[in-house]
Amino acid sequence: MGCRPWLLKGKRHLFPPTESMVQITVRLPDAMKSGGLSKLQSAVSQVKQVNALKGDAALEDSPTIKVCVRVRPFIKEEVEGQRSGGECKLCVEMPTETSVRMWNPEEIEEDMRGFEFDRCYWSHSSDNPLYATQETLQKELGETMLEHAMNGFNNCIFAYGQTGSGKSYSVLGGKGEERGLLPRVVEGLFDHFEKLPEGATYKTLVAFMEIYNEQIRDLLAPATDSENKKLEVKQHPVLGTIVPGLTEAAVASCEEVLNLVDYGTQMRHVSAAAMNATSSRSHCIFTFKTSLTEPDQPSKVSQTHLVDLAGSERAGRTKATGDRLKEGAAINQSLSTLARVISELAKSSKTKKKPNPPFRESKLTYILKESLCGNSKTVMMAAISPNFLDFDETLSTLKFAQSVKQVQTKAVQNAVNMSSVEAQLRAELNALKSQLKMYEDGSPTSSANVSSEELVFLKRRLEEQEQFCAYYGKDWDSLLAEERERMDTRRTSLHPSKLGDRVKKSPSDKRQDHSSDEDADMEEDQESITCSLLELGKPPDVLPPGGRPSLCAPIRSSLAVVGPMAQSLLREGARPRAENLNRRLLELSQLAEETQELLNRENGGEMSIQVLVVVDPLDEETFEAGLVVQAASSKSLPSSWAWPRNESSEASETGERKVDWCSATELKKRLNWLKSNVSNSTRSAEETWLAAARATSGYDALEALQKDNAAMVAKIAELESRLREAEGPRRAEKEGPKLRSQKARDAVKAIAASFETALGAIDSAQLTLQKVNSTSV
Ligand SMILES: Nc1ncnc2c1ncn2[C@@H]1O[C@H](COP(=O)(O)OP(=O)(O)OP(=O)(O)O)[C@@H](O)[C@H]1O
Repeated sequence: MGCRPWLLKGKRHLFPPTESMVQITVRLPDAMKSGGLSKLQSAVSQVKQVNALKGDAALEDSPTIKVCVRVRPFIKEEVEGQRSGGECKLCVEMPTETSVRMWNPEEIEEDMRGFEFDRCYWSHSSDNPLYATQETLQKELGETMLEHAMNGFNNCIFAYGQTGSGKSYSVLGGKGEERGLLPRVVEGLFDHFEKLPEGATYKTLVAFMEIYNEQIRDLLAPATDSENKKLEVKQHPVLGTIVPGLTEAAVASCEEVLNLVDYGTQMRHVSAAAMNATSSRSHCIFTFKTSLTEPDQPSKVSQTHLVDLAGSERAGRTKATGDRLKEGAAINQSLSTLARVISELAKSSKTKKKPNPPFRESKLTYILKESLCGNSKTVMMAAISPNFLDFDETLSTLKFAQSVKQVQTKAVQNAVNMSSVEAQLRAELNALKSQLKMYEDGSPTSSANVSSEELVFLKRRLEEQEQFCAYYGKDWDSLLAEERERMDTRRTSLHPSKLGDRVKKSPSDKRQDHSSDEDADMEEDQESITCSLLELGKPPDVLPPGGRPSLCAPIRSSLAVVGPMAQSLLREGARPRAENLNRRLLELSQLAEETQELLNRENGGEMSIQVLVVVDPLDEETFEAGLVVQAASSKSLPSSWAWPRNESSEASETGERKVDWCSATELKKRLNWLKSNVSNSTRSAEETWLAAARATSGYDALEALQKDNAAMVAKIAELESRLREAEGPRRAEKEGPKLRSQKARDAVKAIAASFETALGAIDSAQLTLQKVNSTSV
């Protein structure tokens, strides 16, 4: 829980002033008389510390937010056409490491626009000598951030840019060499710790949160808790900006942090399926706090935020409706608050007037307040697309980045005496207690009209403060031990298939692995916990077409098909299948979401697609075969997921439960068709869905083939009868099959040509049909 108190806003009062070198004159005899040789030594050491810190501070570079720009390569979606209709034209270049130029290849007179930034990373093509890899970013940005953190400076890096521009790639990245700044910085942090001089100690806490629809979600809370926790940003008199209740995990190794990062990232994906959030729809903030104590020195403490912001594209382009529109509005609101905050700060740095930025208008800016204008060394990473179709977004990202360049921060070294922080927290607690007592006693000195809301508020503050004090009072080892226990709870609260490869067993797990029976029981227990979180619905009372007794669950309410019946799947042999199924379910739910969004784009949410899952636990072969999609024109789909009786049932006639079933493969085909056809459609969502079904099931092709065939048959019949007419009298006259008249010969040729055309048409129709049937995504 809570916030470790060493994350202070660089409070100078916690440390001697650094304005001038400190000199202490001690008259030796007096000092000796009071037995104070050690006092003298400690005073000298303090002077050294202060002077050393002053030296560090003097070395500090420019106080503005550093702005970097990174351009990514063309991506598969662009090259293959899903994102840009197959059009890829470069519209940016980086002639130097600090400049970027862009032009619009569509304009007749290409107008070159130039910008200067602190650093421009060319990651578009590796043949350029300025090519920047993930390693380049780590060396330049990551290492600098680590140096700052080790010296007690707060850091922040936030990645800004339109959806798909490469923010997450830069911050989180992929696997191996593609891993991004976050994992590399964490690795570097523990490398630094290993090199600390003897006697030095370090402590690290990490937090991971996302802001989705203006709600803060704790990504490190066990999966079961995270939805219920309502987190708020608050200003604390001692601790600065805090999010009470946010998990701050005590960690002692790089592996532990990376496990938490994996867990948090998985939580983000889980939420993606459950709440329609995808990575681009939420802001994600990873924070680590370090405290470094060398013998006889105050602790150097720091806080580092790595922020992957939600995509900044305009609503018009996304054509979002329904939930997506709401998400978009929340993103836009927080990003536009960010823009207003930046603009206000930039203005004030020019005019030197006191700024009044609207930090509190969004959770994002409130949390990042200190990073944007206070005690922090901050870097903005503007991610841009190289493609001309994104020209407008890129231009607006670069313009925004330019305004950020003017914003100043005031980073100071955080060197604190931990016991004095603890004392301050206690003092704050006591002040709150006596205030509450006064209110409750109705003391005449207290305000006579304290409202009940104020009392509730005060009690809550008191409670939080007590938690801070208790947390702070704990020794480091017990915090670490608690955290390891919590990791176990996390592991069991999330289905195994959601845990990344990196989420390895904790040392305590490894120990368990070596013992036998008892541990097997424990493993069994863990699995049943997993199962109990993933409840299944009732088996359907009517079987699916051609189906067997099955399990069936709506994917939206539960991401996995396991439950009392499916527990057997989780044992030994079937377990990989269960995991595989879960992975497929997640994919499927994303497909369903995307399809629903496309269908409803012009129809205000009239169509709802739900995924029901059918699994036959008794038959391994059909285990993965029964994924079905339910599409309904009414939002009032049955909340119980009883199998629909049949399509012409009375419910369907009343229009309340019009359902259409299709397999996962069919859904993929329909989605593909919708992607290229839906925007031209003036049909209702239901008609569009049916059109997609016809087009992708081969129905249209078959119908066309049948029509062609019928036309050919008619044509052939007509020609045959004309031939018979022309040939009849001559045959009779001359005997033999030879056709003498020109007319007859022409007629026969025409028939032969018609047959060829007919056969060609049949071949091509058959090919089309085959193609349609074999299309898979
Ligand atoms: N420097 C790069 N090198 C190679 N691939 C990249 C690079 N930057 C981005 N990509 C690829 O571009 C795609 C989009 O990147 P990414 O997901 O990071 O975008 P994003 O801005 O975070 O999008 P969103 O806002 O939707 O989360 C991904 O496939 C990613 O792997």
